[in-house]
Amino acid sequence: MSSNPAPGAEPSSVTATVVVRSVPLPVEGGLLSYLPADTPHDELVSWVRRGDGIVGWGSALTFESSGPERFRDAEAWWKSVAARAVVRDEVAVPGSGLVCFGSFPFADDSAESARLVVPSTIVGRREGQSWLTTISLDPQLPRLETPVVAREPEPPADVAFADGRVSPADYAHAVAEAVTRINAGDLDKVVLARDLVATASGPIDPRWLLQRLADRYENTWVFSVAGLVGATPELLVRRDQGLITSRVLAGTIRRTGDDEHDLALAASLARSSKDLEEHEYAVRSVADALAPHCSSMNVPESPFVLHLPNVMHLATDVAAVSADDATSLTLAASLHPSAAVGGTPTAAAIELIAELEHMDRGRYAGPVGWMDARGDGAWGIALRSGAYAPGDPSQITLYAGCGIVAGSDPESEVAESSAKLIPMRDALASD
Ligand SMILES: C=C(O[C@@H]1C=C(C(=O)O)C=C[C@H]1O)C(=O)O
Repeated sequence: MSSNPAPGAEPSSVTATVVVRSVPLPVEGGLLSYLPADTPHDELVSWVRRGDGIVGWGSALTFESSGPERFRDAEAWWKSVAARAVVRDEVAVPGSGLVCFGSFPFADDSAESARLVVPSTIVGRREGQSWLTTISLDPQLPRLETPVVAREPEPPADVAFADGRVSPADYAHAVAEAVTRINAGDLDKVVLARDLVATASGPIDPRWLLQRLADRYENTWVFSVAGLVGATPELLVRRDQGLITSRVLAGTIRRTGDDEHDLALAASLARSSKDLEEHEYAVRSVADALAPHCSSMNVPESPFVLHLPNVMHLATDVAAVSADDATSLTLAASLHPSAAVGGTPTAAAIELIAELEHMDRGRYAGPVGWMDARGDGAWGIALRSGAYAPGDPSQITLYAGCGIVAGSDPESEVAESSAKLIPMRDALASD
């Protein structure tokens, strides 16, 4: 276990007092258009869906933790920051006031750290109400500098794609081996992933990626935290004033671009016993993990089909009433890794991922999102995403994975993983 202030962070940051001020702000245009140009790529944060959400920049405080206790350490740090904060919040909605953004590695033994960031400026919007939050370590209430719409981002130049640590052929082999293990009765489901490296001839502006993802994938949460950027359709958990919700996805079919054919495919997905079985594992893992924290829970009996431009998923929205003071991060930690990104049973799946995947997933497939001082917040699963190479804004590694069950076919899973790479591949394009 380790738990350190981020390199470059004030050593005193664990005990620092932050001064926070939120005021109403008329926001014109999209939240993402306020992200300033020329800010280091890993200092822009975002959690945006259909125009609502929060974006931020600068860093008032940061925190890193790693190992099996990464969630607990992050939570303890955040509670100590929140307990000392001086907050003047004239807006008082979820997302105003003191907020941190976070992103956590998938695996307990990842070489990467969990990252919590408290930006120095946040612009937010929720159901027609918009605001500005300023956060500083200065004991004076921060001066309010009205943010302005920034210069438009330039597209990335000359992007080339290369196999990552797991090539499509390696991936097909790993899937075949996983099916053998499942048929031998070792486990029911395992999610295997592969990677693809995108390199441009100059820095890739995350604002370009975020804007394109938001324009095209309205059914997703468009995120950016410490150099991890993506548009996830899967909400691990949201806690919002006592209400807990989760959107579980598992079971996927590629879209063809022909609407009529896609509708027929959607109907076949909703009847596919392989996909329904895979989905059921994922829903059960979420419902079981949330149950101890909830007084009542609604789990629909059958999934709906979520339409995205590249794929369609079987989806279930779980809703529950919170019965204790577990924060959204505690809930996210208890749900991670759900069967949507790990497998069933969890321990056997995690072991098989380590054996067959041969890569550190980093923060791909880990929780990503935000939390306020009361513990309300939203955490997605970092899918349909890419991670900037440390210290190199011209390179991003993209990831995609698929749930493997007894009926899985290696070539179809390679194709499905390619379809899941499309949002980030397209976001990196210049046209
Ligand atoms: C693992 C990913 O997606 C997950 C796997 C799915 C599946 O196998 O059907 C569907 C949605 C996600 O829960 C990914 O996009 O990388």
